[in-house]
Amino acid sequence: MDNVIEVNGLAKVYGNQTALADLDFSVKKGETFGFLGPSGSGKTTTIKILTGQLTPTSGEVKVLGLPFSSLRTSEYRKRIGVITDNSGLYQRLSVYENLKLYCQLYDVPLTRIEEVLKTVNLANEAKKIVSKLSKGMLQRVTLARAFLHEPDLLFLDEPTSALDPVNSMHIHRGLKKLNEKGTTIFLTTHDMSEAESLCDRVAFLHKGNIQIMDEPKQLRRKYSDHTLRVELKNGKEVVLANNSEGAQELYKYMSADQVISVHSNEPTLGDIFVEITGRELI
Ligand SMILES: Nc1ncnc2c1ncn2[C@@H]1O[C@H](COP(=O)(O)OP(=O)(O)OP(=O)(O)O)[C@@H](O)[C@H]1O
Repeated sequence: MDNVIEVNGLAKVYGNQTALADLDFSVKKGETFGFLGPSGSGKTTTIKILTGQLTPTSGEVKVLGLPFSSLRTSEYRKRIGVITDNSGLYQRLSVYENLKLYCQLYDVPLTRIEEVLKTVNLANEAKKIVSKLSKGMLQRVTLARAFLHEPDLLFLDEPTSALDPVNSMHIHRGLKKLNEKGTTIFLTTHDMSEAESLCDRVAFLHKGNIQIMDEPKQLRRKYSDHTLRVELKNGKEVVLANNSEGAQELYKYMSADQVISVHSNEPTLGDIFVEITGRELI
């Protein structure tokens, strides 16, 4: 499969502060790739480099087959979508007027506006002036704008950080739909459940380096302690080895009709991150 993003030996130093030390990774076409790390680990710096907003100190990047020197062209900008804190919306215009301007810029039919507003749960807010929107609504308009032109590659920096669970769900559904239609997604987050539900692969960034990179399912298996948690009817919980000995014990509990539920004791992505880096994801 083609790589949409290729990064080799990428470093970024601000003065005497090393934000990125030596990054190597690639993102495949059609993937949703999660770039995870605590505050200050270099997530935004990476997105800014990959979108041509910031020049790397050293290393090579190639995005959609283009070298860094071509990432400031309008040809590249038209093929990507970028969502960061900085909304770039016209404050005095309505939601609809903002999206209309964007449609005209990107040659998108106006009929698409209604469709994307539904996706982000803003169908009834089209006439609202942007300066009057709440932070969460603003975030959803920014997302709607990025959905409009169905870019080849979408960069999202903490896409649901200001959203309540219902609106996060709308955004997740929208992102999944967009991804099914062929958009590759590069997502930064420190919300591990978001990463688990959306990402095909995740990379853990810590101190400017990638510590580990894999599919969430593989990571959970790899870091599992291979035990099962069994909830019993007497209110107790027992932990059994996930092997033939554990199976015999489980059989005893089940034969005595003692078992309420059995769960595999897999760690969450957050647990794994803490284990690898010794640091909480905040
Ligand atoms: N313009 C800048 N000048 C100096 N240092 C900077 C600059 N921008 C970022 N840094 C530093 O680089 C490091 C990485 O910052 P970056 O914003 O990429 O992290 P992040 O993972 O996106 O954090 P957050 O989750 O808080 O947004 C931090 O130590 C930060 O202080």
